[in-house]
Amino acid sequence: MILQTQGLTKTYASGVGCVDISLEIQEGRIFGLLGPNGAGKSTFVKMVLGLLRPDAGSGMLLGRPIGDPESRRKLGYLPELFRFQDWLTGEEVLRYHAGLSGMKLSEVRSSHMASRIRDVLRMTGLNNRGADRVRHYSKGMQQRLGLASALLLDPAFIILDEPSSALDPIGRYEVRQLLEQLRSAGKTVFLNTHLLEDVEAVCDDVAFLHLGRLRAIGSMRELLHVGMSWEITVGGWQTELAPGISGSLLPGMAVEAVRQEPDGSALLRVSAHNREQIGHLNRLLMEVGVTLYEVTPVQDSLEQWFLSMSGADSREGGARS
Ligand SMILES: Nc1ncnc2c1ncn2[C@@H]1O[C@H](COP(=O)(O)OP(=O)(O)OP(=O)(O)O)[C@@H](O)[C@H]1O
Repeated sequence: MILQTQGLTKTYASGVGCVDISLEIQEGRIFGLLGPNGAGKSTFVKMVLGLLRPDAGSGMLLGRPIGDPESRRKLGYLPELFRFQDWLTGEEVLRYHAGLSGMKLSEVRSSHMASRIRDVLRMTGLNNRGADRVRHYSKGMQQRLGLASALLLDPAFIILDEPSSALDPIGRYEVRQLLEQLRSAGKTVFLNTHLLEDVEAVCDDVAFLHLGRLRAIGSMRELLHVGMSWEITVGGWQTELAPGISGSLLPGMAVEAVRQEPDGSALLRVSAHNREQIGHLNRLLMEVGVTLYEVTPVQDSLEQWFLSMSGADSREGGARS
C-alpha cells in the first residue's frame, strides 16, 4: 500500500477543511481526487505531505507515518501554484531542486544528475529548452518544468496538483501519455485535477470529496458502471419477440428496445452482470432469427457523475468547477 489514511480531519477557524477521510491508494495505480472548489482536496493533500498537521486521524505514506520527513524522500510533488526563480534556466532550476532534496553538492553537479535532468526535460517535452531562462518560458512550459521537477529524483509516488491546467490539448495528451508510462514503470500517481477528461482517460481509481467529506471511492469502472450495460444493434427484429426473449434471460439481465427502424433493424439496451451474458443473449436472438450487427459498451459520463455527486445538476448556474 502506497498511502493509507485513517479519519484524517482538519478544521480551520473559518470552518471545515476535511472530515474523517479514510482511503487507500494501491501501488502502480493512477488515483484521481475529484470534488468541487472548496471540497477539501488541497487540505487533504497538504496533510498527506506533512505541510498541515491534522486535528485528528493518522496515515501511512510509503511505509512511514505521514509527516515523517523520511516518507517524503520517495515522493514527487507538483504543487498547483508554484513559482520558480525565473532568472535561472530550466536546468538550473532542476539542479537547485536536486540540492534542496538534501543531495551532496558533488552529486548535484555529477554527470549522472546532468543526464537525469536531460531525461526529465525530454520526458516533459522541454528537451531543447533546458538552457533557456524560465522567464522566457510560456505558462505551459513552466508547468512542464514543474512536472520535470516532481519526476527528477525518480520517485515511487508522484502527487500532481493540476498538472495540465496551463497546457494546450497536445500538451494535455502528452501528459496523459507520460502518466501512463509512469504507471507502466510501476509508479503510483495521485492526480488532483478539475479536468475530467484527463481523469476519465487515465485514472484507475477515483475518490470524490464534497464539503470536506469523502462521498465516493472506487475504481473508475465501478463508478461509471463500465461493463454493466451495452447497446446492441440487431436485424430482423419484431416487437412481438420481446416478451419471449425477456422471459429467457439469465438472472440480472434486462433488454429494452430503444428504437426500431422500418427495415427491421433495432437498437436494444441491455443490462447484464458480465460479457458472458451478452453471449447468452446472442444465442437467444439467433434462435428466433434475429442477427446481431454491433455491440457497444455504454458507460456513464464522468461529468454527469461529477455533477450529480456535487448536487449541481439541479442547481441553477451549473457546476462550480
Ligand atoms: N489556510 C486556510 N485557512 C482557512 N480556511 C482554509 C484554508 N485553506 C482552505 N480553507 C478552507 O477549507 C475548505 C477546503 O479548501 P481546500 O483548498 O482544501 O479545497 P479544494 O477542494 O482544494 O478547492 P479548489 O478545488 O478550489 O482548489 C474551503 O472552505 C476553504 O475556504
